[in-house]
Amino acid sequence: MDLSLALLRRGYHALAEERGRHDDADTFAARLLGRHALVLRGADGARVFYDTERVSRVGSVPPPLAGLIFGSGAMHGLDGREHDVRKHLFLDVLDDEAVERLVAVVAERLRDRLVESAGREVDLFALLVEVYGDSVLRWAGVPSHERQRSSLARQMAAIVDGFGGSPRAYARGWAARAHLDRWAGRLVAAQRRSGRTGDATPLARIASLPVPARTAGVELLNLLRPTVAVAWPATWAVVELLRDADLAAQVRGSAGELVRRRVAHEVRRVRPFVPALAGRARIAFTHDGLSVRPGDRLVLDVVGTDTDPAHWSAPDRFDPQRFTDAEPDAYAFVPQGGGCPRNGHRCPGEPLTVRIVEATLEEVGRYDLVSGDPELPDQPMTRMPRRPGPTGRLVLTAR
Ligand code: HEM
Repeated sequence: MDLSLALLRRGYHALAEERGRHDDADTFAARLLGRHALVLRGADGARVFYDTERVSRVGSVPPPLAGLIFGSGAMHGLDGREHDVRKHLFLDVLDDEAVERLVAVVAERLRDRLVESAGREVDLFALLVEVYGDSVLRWAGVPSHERQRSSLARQMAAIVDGFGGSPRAYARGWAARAHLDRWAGRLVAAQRRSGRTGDATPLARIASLPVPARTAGVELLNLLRPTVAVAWPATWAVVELLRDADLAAQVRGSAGELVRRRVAHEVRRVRPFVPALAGRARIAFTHDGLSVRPGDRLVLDVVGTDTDPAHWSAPDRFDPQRFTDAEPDAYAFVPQGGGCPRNGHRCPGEPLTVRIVEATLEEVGRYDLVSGDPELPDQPMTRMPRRPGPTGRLVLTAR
């Protein structure tokens, strides 16, 4: 079966099942979108995948998916200098100081919303979508009012929710994409017309990219939308507190800082978001005894790498302690891509993601948590991106 179909039908399990048919080999040959493909797992596979001499991203993700999730013409599908100009701007816009400013906005907004919600049932995921959306829009300097920010945040979440093969979610995602692309393109055009060239907001800096307004709008959304997407790992992280009272106690207060970081890593490892990443061979080469020709597809098995038994002991167990002595390895841990963000496609928003999850655990950790329906099941492994069940009706009580 073509891997695209397997992924749509079997979700996060798809590549493990295909690998099972190849004696659990780290590398195996398959077909993706009608072409020969190599599926790569583990740190060695990730090193190949992130070798820009051998692997290109141009045309690696088909437009029906790339257009929805990244937007048309986004940096995700670019190589070389064109990619690097945009990527370096993103890394500058998301430098440590800017990340801390945004995290402070998130923490303050979240604190207010949790105070308002205490004692009542809340849908934590929906609340986080609104809080992160509101915060990132204000931080980015996007002129807007509060109700508009809530609506924009929900539309950004709809785009993210649409990538995984649920036909209804996919249609909702495209409706949101069409609307948000127009909105962001107009915003960039207005920013350019304003002539405020000294303006240093993230909006102004992205508007200054030497690309058409619509493309700059797409990249602006690539800053805003994935910040809203942090609601997925953050909700999973809170579920771990709900399911483990000892862990809930450990993440509290200043003493919990290191534990919060470890939970932020572990939750991204075992609660996958992206199942796989795709590239195309630039040149002919051989890896693990299997060959590719130029144009063939390369698939990095993200789930398989993050749970590769060669690197992780008891890989399926949620165990934040595994990060006690070291930060994750750049190639063995790839929930947001691997290698070096400056020279490749690794996610530039990874430090921000970690900090937002940490801040969320700190704020939510001020409360005792009870699920209004502890039996609410997690979404199945075929549903991408997958969400947990019991936070749908969460009651928070001040401690
Ligand atoms: C739920 C949290 C997030 C997840 C799971 C995630 C995951 C990823 C993955 C898997 C990639 C592709 C890596 C590759 O192609 O090699 C990526 C790229 C990217 N991410 Fe994230 N990300 C998240 C949050 C963020 C945030 C918060 C931002 C920005 C504020 C961001 C901006 C980007 C951009 C611009 C790229 C394209 C990088 C490039 O092509 O060079 N992401 N992300």
